[in-house]
Amino acid sequence: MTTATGPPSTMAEKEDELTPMLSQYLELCEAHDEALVLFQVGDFYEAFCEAAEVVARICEVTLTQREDSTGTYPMAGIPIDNASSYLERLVEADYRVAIADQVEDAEAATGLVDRAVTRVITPGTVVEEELLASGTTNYVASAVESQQGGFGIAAVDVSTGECFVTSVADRAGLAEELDRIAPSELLVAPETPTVTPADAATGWMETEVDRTLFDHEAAIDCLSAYVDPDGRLATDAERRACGAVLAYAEYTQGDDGSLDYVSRIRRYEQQEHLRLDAAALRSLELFENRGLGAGDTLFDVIDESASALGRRCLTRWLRRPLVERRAIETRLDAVDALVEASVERAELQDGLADAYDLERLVSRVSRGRANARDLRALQATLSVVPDLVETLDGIDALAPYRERLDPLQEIADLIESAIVDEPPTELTEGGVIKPSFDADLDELRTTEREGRQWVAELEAAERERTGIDSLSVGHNQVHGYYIEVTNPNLDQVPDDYTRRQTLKNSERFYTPELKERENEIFGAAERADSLEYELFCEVRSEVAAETERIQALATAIAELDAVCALSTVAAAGDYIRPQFHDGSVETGGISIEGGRHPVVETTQESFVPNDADLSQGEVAIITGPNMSGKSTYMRQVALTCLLAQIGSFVPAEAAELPVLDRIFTRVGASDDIAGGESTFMREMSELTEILHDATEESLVLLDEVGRGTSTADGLAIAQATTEFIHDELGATTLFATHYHGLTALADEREGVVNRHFAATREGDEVTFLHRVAPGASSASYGIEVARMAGVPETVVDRARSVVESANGSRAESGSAGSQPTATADQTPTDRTPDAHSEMKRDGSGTATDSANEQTGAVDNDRPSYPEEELDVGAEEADSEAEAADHRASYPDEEFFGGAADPAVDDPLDEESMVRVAVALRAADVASMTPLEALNTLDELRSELRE
Ligand SMILES: Nc1ncnc2c1ncn2[C@@H]1O[C@H](COP(=O)(O)OP(=O)(O)OP(=O)(O)O)[C@@H](O)[C@H]1O
Repeated sequence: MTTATGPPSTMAEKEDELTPMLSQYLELCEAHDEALVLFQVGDFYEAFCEAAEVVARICEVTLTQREDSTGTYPMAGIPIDNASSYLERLVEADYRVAIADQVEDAEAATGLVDRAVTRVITPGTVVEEELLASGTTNYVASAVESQQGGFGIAAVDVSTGECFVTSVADRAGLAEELDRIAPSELLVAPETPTVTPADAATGWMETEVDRTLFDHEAAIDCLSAYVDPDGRLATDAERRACGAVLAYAEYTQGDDGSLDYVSRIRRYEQQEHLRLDAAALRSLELFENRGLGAGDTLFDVIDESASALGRRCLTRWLRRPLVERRAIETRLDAVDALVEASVERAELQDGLADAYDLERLVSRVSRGRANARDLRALQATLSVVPDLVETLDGIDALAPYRERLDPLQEIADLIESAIVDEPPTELTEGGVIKPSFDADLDELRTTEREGRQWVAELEAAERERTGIDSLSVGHNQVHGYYIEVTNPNLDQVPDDYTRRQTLKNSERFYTPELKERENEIFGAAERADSLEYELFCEVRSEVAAETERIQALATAIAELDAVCALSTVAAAGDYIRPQFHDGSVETGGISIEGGRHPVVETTQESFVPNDADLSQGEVAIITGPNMSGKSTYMRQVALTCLLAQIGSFVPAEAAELPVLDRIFTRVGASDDIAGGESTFMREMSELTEILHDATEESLVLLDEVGRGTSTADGLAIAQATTEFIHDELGATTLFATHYHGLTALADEREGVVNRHFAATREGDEVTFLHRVAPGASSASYGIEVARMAGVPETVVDRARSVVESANGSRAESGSAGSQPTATADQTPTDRTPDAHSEMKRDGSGTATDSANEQTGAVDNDRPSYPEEELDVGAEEADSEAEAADHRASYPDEEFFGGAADPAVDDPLDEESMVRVAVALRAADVASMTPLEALNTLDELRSELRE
């Protein structure tokens, strides 16, 4: 198979015949066989053969040919000046790109120019500013299974030098942690675990690496350049994972040595933060909102940061809320103080807006990749620090931030004195270092300047000396300085003129003095340029020596910006400071007055605030019509807790909260965007995690759990889950459901309460009040919602008549809903087993089937029925013929409604009837949703009509 990576087979076959350049290309491809090699030829990066085809296709550049004595090879190139946009496309298409640069001056080279791979660009190790979104994190991660069980995980952000490790107990923990880290790239070798990202769309690219990267010895070797490998990293698996990511990061940077700016490796335990699994990250829409009406996320709402540093810090805080009460209160104190000090906050944000991304800047400085503009950006950032310090003076709660704002004065002064205000991007062509920074440089520049001055005055002097008025002095790249005399005046040329160049109408000369001056000028300029480069590198190294201090300052600025952002959100959004309980389980309920959903309230014209009052360990069963606000309410409770634990104010009138250890969410199948495996399977496996791991300090949100399977099974699972959470786990839980049968648990168990969302109906119009109230609801308004969603009127009408006939049957049977109801509507919860027998008493076997399909689909009380009554299929017609008989003996309109339909007069076609009967018998009614049941019904009816 031919691939775009590795040595191209057509070249490999004639290895010995290739031209020197192509054989160099082939060698580099062999050495970097996992990457697509881009090979510098002058101003272009070229790819050949299969790689050329890929580059042409993905970068949309022309595929050309290179011809030489050994053959013709496809070739495609991208301009170096403008490479980043093309590189971005290649990396996005999951290619690792090895950049083979010319590493010697092409003009100075004798023969073939030397080339070497200077970096490998991969999604998780990109450092090029143009390829990275501002203020984001970008990790490459790896995981290693430990011999004692469990896994060690490590990740590094090569663009900032952030590096951390942790350990998890099992595969679920591994998946959770990786989802939370959200790396762009995961390193895998045959022995390392592979994990499927919870969300393929935002998941990571897997990169297969050599297993030796994970060897114990190799890892220790690599790590010892960074830390004492026996010290901070607790387990061998952590060491191996960390060694692997760092070695990989070094390799991609083309550096031989370590990445000096990875100055610390942070180690944490999962429980040091409020744990959010992938399902919670996703369904609480913290960073991604790709559901229906996708739009804002919680991050969008709180991201009022002024700088990229602040933005990245907020991202980290939101991914890892705190669990230590004191730390939370310290942040809240800072936010609180800045909410009050609005003038100072505005001043701070003005200053912070001038801060560049110090984390990325310092990593470039340390790698020796920073240019003069980067140093100026660093200086500009340092120059705002004194102002920030001054503004913070007097705000006591901000003292810890102020103390960490190290102005790094000597670094700021150094850059200010050394680098010109607006330097060029090129470092080797002069114009970078300020005058009077270095005496030698000044002398060289003086010589150069005086020389040029002498030349500038030469023209006038020579005109006077020779009497040739048209004499001129000029310069060109090839011949240097010259004195030009037009042909008619050649006889006046003095003897000391030496001919340099003959043109059509003139001759060019030089004099010994001019030659001498020229050498002086160019010698001085050349030496000055290279001295400038040397001086620049010295300055850069001096700055690099302070990497850790700059990183510490970056963290302080980032956190200051983040608390400013949270205060701005609090002040603008009318948030309040949450209070925390003392932490004991007994007092640890959730009490929110007038709470709002931080995201939905920004998109809704008028948002109805709601209270939440849950004792610790209480389970609230939330019922209510579709679209009434159940999910929004549950999420707003979770988001309020989560915001509080990042140290933010919360959207409410008052909030007294516990410090949660974990938030679990499980959203029923069809609310979920997950692809791939069966959604019900996924629902159940996530449920398993909750049931294993939730504690008394956890908050659990269950949204229509169980609805991915048949009603009977679904309700049974929902009920058993609720009982288990309540009886065994004691986790505070909100459970939104359409299984009205579940509401009966409130009567059986203390600590299970019913809440509902009501709606009012006038004719066909349903108005949602979006207000939570005690007790259970009984109305689903499913049909009204179906109509609002555009389900065809025929289906809606038929659905309504089916419900009505079911309700009529119930009324006849004398049964009534036993649950407290919030609205007057007849509802599926009111159905009793009698409804089923009533239907049968209607006299039609087939009609019974039909009605029961409806009952089965919407009836939420079924598990409490005697077994035989649930098993409606048992009484279905036994054979196709029998089914046909049953069907034939009933008037069409009674069965399907629509008496005015002309089709009803047509005789029924026997074959269709048999097909319908067979289809009916095969239909898995119990697992259908109401809508699917209606659609099936509609299809069967069409079958008979055709
Ligand atoms: N408190 C509120 N104030 C104003 N509008 C709200 C409120 N709560 C929800 N809404 C609006 O109602 C819509 C439906 O809410 P939500 O999805 O929470 O309903 P639901 O009861 O969970 O529905 P379903 O049972 O169909 O999943 C939301 O998209 C939002 O626009």
